Amino acid sequence: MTEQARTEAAATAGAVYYLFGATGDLARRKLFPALFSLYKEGKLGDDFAVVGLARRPRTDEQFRSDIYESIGEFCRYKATDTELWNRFAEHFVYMSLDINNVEGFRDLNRLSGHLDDKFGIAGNRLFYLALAPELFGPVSFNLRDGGLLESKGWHRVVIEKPFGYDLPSAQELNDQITQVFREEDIYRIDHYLGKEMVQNIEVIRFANALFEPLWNNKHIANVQITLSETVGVEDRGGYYDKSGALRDMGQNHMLQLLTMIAMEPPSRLHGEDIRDEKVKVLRSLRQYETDEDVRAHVVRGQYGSGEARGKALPGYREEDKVDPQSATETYFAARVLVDNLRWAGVPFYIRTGKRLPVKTTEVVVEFKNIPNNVLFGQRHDLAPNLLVIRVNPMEGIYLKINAKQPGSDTAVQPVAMEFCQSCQIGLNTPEAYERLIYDASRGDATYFTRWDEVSEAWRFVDKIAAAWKSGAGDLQQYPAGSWGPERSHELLGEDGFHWWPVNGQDEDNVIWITNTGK
Ligand SMILES: NC(=O)C1=CN([C@@H]2O[C@H](COP(=O)(O)OP(=O)(O)OC[C@H]3O[C@@H](n4cnc5c(N)ncnc54)[C@H](OP(=O)(O)O)[C@@H]3O)[C@@H](O)[C@H]2O)C=CC1
Ligand SMILES: O=C1O[C@H](COP(=O)(O)O)[C@@H](O)[C@H](O)[C@H]1O
Repeated sequence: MTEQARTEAAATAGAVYYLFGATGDLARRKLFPALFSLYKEGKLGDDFAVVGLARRPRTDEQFRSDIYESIGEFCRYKATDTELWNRFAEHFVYMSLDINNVEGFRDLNRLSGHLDDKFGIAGNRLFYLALAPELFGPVSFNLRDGGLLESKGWHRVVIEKPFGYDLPSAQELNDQITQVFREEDIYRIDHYLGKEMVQNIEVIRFANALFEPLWNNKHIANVQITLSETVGVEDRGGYYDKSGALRDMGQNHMLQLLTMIAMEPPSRLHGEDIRDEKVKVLRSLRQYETDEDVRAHVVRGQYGSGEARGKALPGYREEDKVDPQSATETYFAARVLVDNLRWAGVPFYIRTGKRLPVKTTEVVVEFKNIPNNVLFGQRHDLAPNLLVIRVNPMEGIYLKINAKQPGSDTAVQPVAMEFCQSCQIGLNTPEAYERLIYDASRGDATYFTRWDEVSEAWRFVDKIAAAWKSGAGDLQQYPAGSWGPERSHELLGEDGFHWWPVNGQDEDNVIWITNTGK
């Protein structure tokens, strides 16, 4: 273990981690691999235990074997070092438990005491709820009634999304959870906030004299946020058909990204100060109150059959567990307006969809052209400057500027200066879940969403959902493998803009100065 890791492990006071939903998909694909990576990097120390909890029977050995397989399939590190794996695995035990049965929680409490003694844990408890939302309330009550909150030490709960279906259901959920846990002990996950480049937005904005003074409506023409996915609904049709893109991605990841771009500088880089600034952005969002507003500013679509990379793809209504008449949107785009002094007049265009041509998360900040440019006038080869933040799958930023075309007297040449972070350090950056579990274990809630943020986001989204329900805004079909409904292009066209190509594609005339070797 390195000296730095040792110091970090000390800050992470050891705890018992209770993994509710331990036989589920999220645990297998994200949580076990995250715990292994943290352990391998020395960030968990050795004073911890993990109890896997679900109804299905499993022996400790079977549970550890599930974890081993999950690491083999999904972890950025492999468990090839047998000695390391054995040391890691001995921290894991499994207990079959039905969340609705308080007796099981009393047994769990007794087991916890043994684990404290065995691993030298001082009564700290981290409850991770990888469960369907309707179980969040019952599990909280039974944790309390089963005595699990009586140990000395801290008690934190990490809650998966979705946090409700709309504001009233989220409020009800929150009322239940806060009967048991204090707000400062509730860690609501939005895994986009754990992504390396999302956390980098603060640094790019506030640590660069080049950007900080320009970050306002005097210099920025518009901001574009794209979260595109190539996958369809896969095996989550049952959940997704009730949710749709607006609730699944819009209420949380997209609005959170927007707040990171739009917030005022916090007075300190402390969690509460940052969250205070983020919630002010959400409060400043122009609310789309009427059907006309929604029609004018929001687009919804659903994929029909299509083709990608030579493969025929089914339409959404043909997917497993999806209603063949479904009116659920798999795509949405919106013009979002932030009504404050900094952003008045600057549209934020956001779009997300399933079965789009590429998987990417990208933020494009388009700067205004220099007004009344006496030297260059209104030349069509003067492209606006762009700052592009690439969140995933590649991580990095690039800045597009204009320069003289080499060898020409008059021609102007766009040049993209790129820092590809993932090329520099390899694709082995920590996964979002690693960071977030680590932060929760250290008591740092900066990159988790506070209740006021969640409720404000629902307030904005609910109005759009209500208008759609009453029939406002056509549900436009788009072929799988395309960039979504035509109307999403018109949305920007109405303001004199267009979506910039993602991943720097289709820009043959640009000179790239990059560490990718492009
Ligand atoms: N999977 C993903 O990629 C993502 C998931 N999420 C969220 O994470 C949560 C979990 O998702 P996911 O893992 O996919 O869901 P799964 O359906 O795969 O797993 C659900 C888990 O809950 C357990 N469970 C269900 N009922 C009970 C009960 N009464 N008592 C005890 N355990 C119970 C199941 O175990 P058993 O049947 O053995 O009891 C299983 O382990 C959800 O809120 C989801 O929205 C969020 C983002 C991404
Ligand atoms: O929360 C969710 O996010 C995933 C996309 O996450 P990413 O990290 O792979 O970009 C999305 O597929 C899923 O529908 C949604 O629930």
